[in-house]
Amino acid sequence: MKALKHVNKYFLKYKYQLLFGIAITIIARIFMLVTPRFVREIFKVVEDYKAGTITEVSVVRAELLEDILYIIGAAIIAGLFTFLMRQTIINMSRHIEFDLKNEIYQQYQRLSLNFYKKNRTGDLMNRISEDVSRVRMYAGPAIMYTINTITLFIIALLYMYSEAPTLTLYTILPLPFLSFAIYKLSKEIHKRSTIVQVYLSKLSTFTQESFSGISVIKANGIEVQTSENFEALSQGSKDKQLALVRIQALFFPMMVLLIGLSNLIVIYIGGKQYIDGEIESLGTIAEFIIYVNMLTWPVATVGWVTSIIQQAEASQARINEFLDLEPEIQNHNETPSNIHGNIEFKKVSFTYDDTNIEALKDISFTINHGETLAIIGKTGSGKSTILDLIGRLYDCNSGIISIDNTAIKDLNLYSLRDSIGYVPQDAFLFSDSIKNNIKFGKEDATDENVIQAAKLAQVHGNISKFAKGYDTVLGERGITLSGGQKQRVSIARAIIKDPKILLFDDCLSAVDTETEEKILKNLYRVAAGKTTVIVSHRVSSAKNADKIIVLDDGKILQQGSHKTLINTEGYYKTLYLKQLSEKEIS
Ligand SMILES: Nc1ncnc2c1ncn2[C@@H]1O[C@H](COP(=O)(O)OP(=O)(O)OP(=O)(O)O)[C@@H](O)[C@H]1O
Repeated sequence: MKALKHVNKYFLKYKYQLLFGIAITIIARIFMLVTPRFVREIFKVVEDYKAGTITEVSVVRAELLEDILYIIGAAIIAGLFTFLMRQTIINMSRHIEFDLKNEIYQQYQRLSLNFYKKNRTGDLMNRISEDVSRVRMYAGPAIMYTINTITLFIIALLYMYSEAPTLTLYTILPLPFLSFAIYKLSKEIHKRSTIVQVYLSKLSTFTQESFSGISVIKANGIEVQTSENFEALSQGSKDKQLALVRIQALFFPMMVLLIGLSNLIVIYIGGKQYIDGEIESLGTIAEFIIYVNMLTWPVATVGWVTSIIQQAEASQARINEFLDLEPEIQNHNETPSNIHGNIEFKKVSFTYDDTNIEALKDISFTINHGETLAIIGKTGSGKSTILDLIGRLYDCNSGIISIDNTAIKDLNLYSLRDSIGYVPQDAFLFSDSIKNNIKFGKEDATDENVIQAAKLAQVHGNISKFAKGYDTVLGERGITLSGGQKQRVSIARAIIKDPKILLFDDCLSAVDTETEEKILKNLYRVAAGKTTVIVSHRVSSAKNADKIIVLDDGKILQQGSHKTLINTEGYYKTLYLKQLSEKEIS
């Protein structure tokens, strides 16, 4: 129960609902448990009439009617309060589920990029959905059934003991066995249903992948093989489902068996005691039989509740594992920072801790406010890493990165990120309208701003051709943009933010050189007064920059302007000549 302590703060938050729930549970059980007493009274009246203690039929009738009315009244009140009990406690558990999900989501948002690399998306989703659902089962049904069982048991035992102490002991004898058996069964059911879940998620992953990759499957003519693989997985899933059904089918017969056993004991022992005169009326046996039936289900739930609590404990432990994490990238400055955009790297080195790859080695350069820096280099040379470090997606291991002469670690993290317009290598667009995708970085942008940004990114022409224009929905249910269109929408998203620093990570790779030239021309116009870093494989994207650095294996190989670099023997000149000849050929 150590991990589940985390949920206590929510019980405290909803304490009034919880206390009210407990109170009405007790009231509901008191009313439910008085009904067997009236049944006994009914038996007694009939016995008295037969024995001649009561002679008038009308008296019998009146007594019977009174008892029946009491039974109906008590049942109605018990039903009403049981309804209220569920409403209160299950409602509370839904609120707790909502709060816990939000708490986890907010924590996910706080955590740094490294966290997402170390954990699989499926795992993150499971903890916020499956695990939270299990914890809800503890905060709702488990709590409700526990209160229910405890009150029911105490009140019933008091009623029963005051009536026939020995019979009471015999009656409750099989109940612990019932509880233990249900506990074992629930554990097995849970084990098997977890396996079923694993198979179901395997099946859905397989199906989803084969639909997403349908063009690859068709192009390679492997439909039959894919179907066979699906069938094999499906067969496995069916077998596991059947194993689950087999064990689930045992649940109710076992309950019926144990209830029957308890009833037999009551009838046998009660009957003997009645014959021996230890019990005054047959009504007591009837009363006890009803108690047994009323107690069996709550006692059975003890086993079930134990297994729910165990599962919730394991789930909450998994959730706490993430909740207890501190983001690697911390904001050390609460006051907003005013950023102009003079960037300096001083002997910066950086190693990715998961792969141990030293992506940057002793990098030094400066970019003044309003200047453009182009970074050129082979794939894997560390270009994107430089951009990630400017945006503090990672902190460098050694050296200093400063903006406006302040180490970026000492700047307000949110001001820093707010002053950056970043276009990633793989443009990611949400399943939303094109307009909202562009406005993503600036919620209050007007339609004119959106169109202006799209024009600068050379994508307005494409968007206007869509029937719904800027309201065209992207993603699975909407249209799919080409790679180049996606990149340009992503550029528009960065431009609309009007940031102090613009970072373009090889974001023109999927557009033809003619469009690239137009976009670059616009970018230089937009970038006036802003600090811009352009990462590219093409000399055409870099040639107009104020400074160019050539990276190789995390180190700066060459540095200078286009003019200097094409007149110096080295990587840049070779690349320039190569790309020049390619252009001439095309
Ligand atoms: N998230 C990461 N985790 C671990 N290693 C990484 C990560 N990202 C990049 N690397 C490694 O760091 C090195 C530099 O990568 P980086 O992405 O900065 O290169 P790049 O020059 O931008 O490459 P490309 O031109 O292909 O985009 C590579 O060896 C790469 O494998």
